[in-house]
Amino acid sequence: MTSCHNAVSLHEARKVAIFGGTHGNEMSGVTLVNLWTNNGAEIQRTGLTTKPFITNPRAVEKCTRYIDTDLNRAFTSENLSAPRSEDLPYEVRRAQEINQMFGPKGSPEAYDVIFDLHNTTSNMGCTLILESSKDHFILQMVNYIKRAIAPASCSLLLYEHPILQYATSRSIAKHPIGLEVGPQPQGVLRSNIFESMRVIVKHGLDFIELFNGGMEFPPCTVDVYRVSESMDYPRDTNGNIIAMIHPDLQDCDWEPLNPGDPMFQTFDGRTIFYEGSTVYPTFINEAAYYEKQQAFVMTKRETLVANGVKASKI
Ligand SMILES: CC(=O)N[C@@H](CC(=O)O)C(=O)O
Ligand SMILES: [Zn+2]
Repeated sequence: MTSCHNAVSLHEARKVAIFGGTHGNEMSGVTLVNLWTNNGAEIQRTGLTTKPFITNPRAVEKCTRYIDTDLNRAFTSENLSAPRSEDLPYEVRRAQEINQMFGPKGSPEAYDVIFDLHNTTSNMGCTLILESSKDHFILQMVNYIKRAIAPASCSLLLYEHPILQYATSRSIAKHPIGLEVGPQPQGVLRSNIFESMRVIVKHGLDFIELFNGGMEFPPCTVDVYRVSESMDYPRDTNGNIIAMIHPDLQDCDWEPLNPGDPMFQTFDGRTIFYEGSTVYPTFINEAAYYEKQQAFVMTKRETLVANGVKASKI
């Protein structure tokens, strides 16, 4: 990486993958990847190869999130370096295979960009998930996408946290990016959600094409929601859930939750109020997170500065 005028020179992004079915019951990504596998014209761009790929075919076949363990938590260095064995959980073996094909994670041979397509049951709208506040290529890409889809909007979720961050499928790429679009029930396709996801991927690919073609992207700022904490459901002493998301909070992803605001409603009708400083909850009442003891994720707003970028020709 060398600095020149206003823009940092970065390597061209020639190897691109689009992952669907990392969770087998999130139907927009599964359907788009299958569509693009049959006919890739829509995702072809000059100067790059884009590979659509179903990451968890057994989970897709069963229309379930996973078979043995969550694939989107499986790309840890421990798992990826474990001796190959039939005794390992299916998703750990699959993570090793995917790492061979699109990584190895952290190596120069790794894919440049991986778009990982997800759906949520939460009312998050279009969300782009970033893994690093220092990935200026991705910051520029999300800035480009936001401008391209206006007046439609899309939120930026920065999942950069020492404890809460997890080892995603896309994390094997040099520049990982998650797309999370909702609300859509598990196992269901909704045309509006499908179309928004499709449009975002297309703009993401356009950005890479322009970047590789030599366009310089000037410095900019991007407003993100940074993950700060996870909130569990209220439970009894046996660990059973005793309350639901309060109706005033349900579907209010990205809206401020202030001290004293209603947060949960117990089965006997009591309201539990939020205490603490203002946060912006998201993934509110996500179906897949009951098993993770997570009622919603708390975020804080932050403005990031993105360096100008351009492709280096060497
Ligand atoms: C609902 C869902 O699956 N969300 C994704 C978010 C991500 O891709 O980071 C996950 O928990 O893996
Ligand atoms: Zn998912």
